[in-house]
Amino acid sequence: MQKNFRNVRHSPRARNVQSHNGSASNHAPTIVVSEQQHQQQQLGLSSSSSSTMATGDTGGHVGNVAYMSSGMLSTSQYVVNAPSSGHPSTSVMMQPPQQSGGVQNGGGMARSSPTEMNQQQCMPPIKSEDSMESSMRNDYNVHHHHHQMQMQQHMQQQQQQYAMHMAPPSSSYQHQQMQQMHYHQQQQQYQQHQMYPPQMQQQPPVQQQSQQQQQQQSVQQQSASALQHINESSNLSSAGSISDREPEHGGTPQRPTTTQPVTTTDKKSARKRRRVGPVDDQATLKQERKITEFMKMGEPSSGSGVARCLMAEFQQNQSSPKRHPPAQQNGSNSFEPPQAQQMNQHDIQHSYWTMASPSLGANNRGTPTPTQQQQHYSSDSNSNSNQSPPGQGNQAGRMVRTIDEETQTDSSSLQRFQNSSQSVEEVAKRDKLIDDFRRQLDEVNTKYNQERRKNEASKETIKRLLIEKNVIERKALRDKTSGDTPRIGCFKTTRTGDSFRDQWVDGYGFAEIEKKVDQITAERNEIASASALLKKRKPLGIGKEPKRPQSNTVNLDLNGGMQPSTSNGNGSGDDAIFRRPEEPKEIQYQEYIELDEIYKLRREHLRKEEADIALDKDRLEKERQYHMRELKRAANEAASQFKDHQLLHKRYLMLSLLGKGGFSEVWKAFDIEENRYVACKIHHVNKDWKEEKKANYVKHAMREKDIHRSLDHCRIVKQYDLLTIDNHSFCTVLEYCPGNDLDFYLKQNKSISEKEARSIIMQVVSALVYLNEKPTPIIHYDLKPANILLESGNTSGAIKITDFGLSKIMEGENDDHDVGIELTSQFAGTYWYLPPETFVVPPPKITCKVDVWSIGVIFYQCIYGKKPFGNELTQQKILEYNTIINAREVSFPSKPQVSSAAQDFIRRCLQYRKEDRADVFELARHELFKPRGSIRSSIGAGSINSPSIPRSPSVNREDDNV
Ligand SMILES: Nc1ncnc2c1ncn2[C@@H]1O[C@H](COP(=O)(O)OP(=O)(O)OP(=O)(O)O)[C@@H](O)[C@H]1O
Repeated sequence: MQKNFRNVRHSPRARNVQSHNGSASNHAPTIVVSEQQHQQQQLGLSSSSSSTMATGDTGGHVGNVAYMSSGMLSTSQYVVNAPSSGHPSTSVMMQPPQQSGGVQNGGGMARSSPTEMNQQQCMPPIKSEDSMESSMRNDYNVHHHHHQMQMQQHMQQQQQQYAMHMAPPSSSYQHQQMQQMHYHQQQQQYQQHQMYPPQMQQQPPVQQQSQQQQQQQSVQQQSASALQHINESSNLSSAGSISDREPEHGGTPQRPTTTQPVTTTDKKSARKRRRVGPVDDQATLKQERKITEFMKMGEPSSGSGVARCLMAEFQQNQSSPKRHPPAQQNGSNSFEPPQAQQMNQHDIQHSYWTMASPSLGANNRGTPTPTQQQQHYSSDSNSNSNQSPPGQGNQAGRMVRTIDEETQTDSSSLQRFQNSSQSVEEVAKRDKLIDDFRRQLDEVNTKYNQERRKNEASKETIKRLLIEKNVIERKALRDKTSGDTPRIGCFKTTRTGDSFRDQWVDGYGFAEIEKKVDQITAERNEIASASALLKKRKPLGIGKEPKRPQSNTVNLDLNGGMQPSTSNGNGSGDDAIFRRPEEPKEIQYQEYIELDEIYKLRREHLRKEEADIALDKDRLEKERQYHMRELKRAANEAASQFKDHQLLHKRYLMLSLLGKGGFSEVWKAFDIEENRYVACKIHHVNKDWKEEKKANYVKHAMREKDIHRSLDHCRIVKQYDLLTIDNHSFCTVLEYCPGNDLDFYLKQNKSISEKEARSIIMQVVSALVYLNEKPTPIIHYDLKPANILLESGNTSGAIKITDFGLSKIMEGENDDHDVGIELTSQFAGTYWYLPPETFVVPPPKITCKVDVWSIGVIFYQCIYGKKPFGNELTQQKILEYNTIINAREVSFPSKPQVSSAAQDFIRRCLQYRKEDRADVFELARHELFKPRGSIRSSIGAGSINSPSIPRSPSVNREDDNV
């Protein structure tokens, strides 16, 4: 039996108690529970034994040890009742080490009847160890025999009911075992498939089976050992625990402390028990905690208390935030994911209180508060720890009722358990889905990062290559410019008064051409003289009678040269002083013919040379245009702050300066996000400007930006973006047009054919129609060749209009577009292209017909190579002379020949009064834009006007004979 005294779990009050063969120190009463008993309790069948009141032989101090099986033996506490001897008897409530599978209805059996309890309470003091022992043995034997009988009966009932598959009021033990097994299976499934790392999930099935088999075996063993244990439990009489204190109030047990520190012995025993198996071990630890709670609830031990504890335990496990693999579960109740914890927290609470309520007294049927539970328990424990709680008069009837209630509770618990199981599965499924999605997301993120890195690398490469290319291009341009400068010319800074001016000096190319021209001129003159002399010496036989050579006649020399005659042939008078030259020799007819042919051929040759020189000169002048522009551009580029390939807003790589306007510079740039060339127009606000001027400039820039951004037409340069660069500059990102503007094109070509000009004007009209068709029409107000960009290099093809810096929106003004809007910024713009009304002070309202006038001027300039009004004047002079205000009529030069449709178009545009002027819609319908065949026929028929458009009487008709 000695080995049976090792594992003792006791209350703190009994933790110093060690029993050795029933003898212990007088002052250290020992509470002994046999290991077999303990194991049986762990197996859930110790209820009968634990119901036994063990009487310990403590060497003079005897404590009655009993399980205060509050209706269920396995959940009861050990109670050491010391008799009221000289030493105060101590009632120590010990937690049984095993929770699982207590024979639930055995609790009722375990409960001492009132008689027995009274007997125990009234047990007289024992004077000697022997007498005390014998007395206790007798008492125990009587008591134990009674319990043994009850337990046997109960076990038989259980087995019968279990065999008959009856609903489990009395088989709740097996039912609980099944629940517990199921619960553990759930745990294992959950842990293996959902929660644990792969190595844990790969737990060999053998291990799982063995665990299940262990549980099944434990159930079988518990059933089998129940009877055996009942017989053996009588041995506990000598192994009873002895309290170290006398009871303070007779036989009333002390209320147990809720938290009981575990001694080293306890830890060791716990460790040993863990070796038995995780299920038992966990159950033990869970039992300790849950039973404490259960006892705190004051729940009289009932048969299903364990079931409740299990369910509560299970639910609490579900609600436990941590999940441990089986190997780590020792001492841990945590199995379920946090979701389950939240989900079941309410259930736990609810079931906790709900389950507690049926076993309360009849007067306490409602859901008790913890205080009520506490009070309930306190009153019980205060009355008599070994007795059933008050109101437990009819133990058997109470048992039956309790079993029924517990059965119902168990059914609902089972239902809840099943629901919880389903919830666990659902949560597991969702967890798996979430894991899948997370994995997919990780893959996508990884790919995205890879692509982004590639993209960044590509951008860097493009940037590097563009810069390299641009550096090469710049160098080539520089080389070309510097190589061309001597031939073409350059700007030289000259001082005129107080100021310095850049003055252009032509290069040697122009001098060579001039020299050639001079040579040709001289030769032409020579030929003309010789030719005239030859005619004088024309032989008589040719055409008419040859005259005798007279004085002052021209002689032909052998080279066909002419020499003036100085003598009249008679040598008299003054002839003596001035010798008369020799009479020109009379040339032969054949000779004359030859010389005449030579002179004609030489003249023809000179004409060709002249034409070539004119071409060379023209070419050189074009080169000079480019060269001058490039010199200016290069100088501006070198002076710009963006010359070093800045990357604006990490996106626009500044490559080369396109040109510089009044207050802006336009850069060719590359958009590395969109992989396209763009034109970045950078607006600078001069720091030295007055605030008013700055504000005005910014206002216009913003207006341009706002208007331009709203436009989307194939004949209008698109605005992509607007950037702020610093406090004094911002940038509009525009569609890039690789060609020159029309102004440069006209400077180079002087004039273009009507056909070419007509194509350009048709596109401009198309853009204007778009601007006028908007709900709030837009006046460009600054239409001029410089703001018409050619899409392709040096030939006019597709064009786009740009620069909406002065544009105006026709909004307000009662939406009457014919009346027009106020002109807010008079005298802004380019005067050659503005209509008369814009110069009137105060200005009248303006309409979209401002742009119509501009179109007429541009068309005229394209065809005739000059502006119709104030061509040779500066803007200042135009204002001074009121040139435009007086531009009432337009006159057409005789050359080049222009179609009457083109002239009529120009006339319709240049009507002095805006009311008489065509609008853009009329222009769009004009005969000029009809197919070429109809124009030719209209020219042939002399019909220059479309039927709908009356011919303006104010036009100058002098050149109408085109
Ligand atoms: N979108 C573009 N694509 C290509 N070149 C452009 C573009 N916009 C302007 N340019 C060129 O940039 C140069 C300067 O343009 P900007 O509009 O500043 O000139 P401007 O009209 O003469 O000046 P201002 O705006 O003061 O009237 C011009 O030579 C023009 O051809």
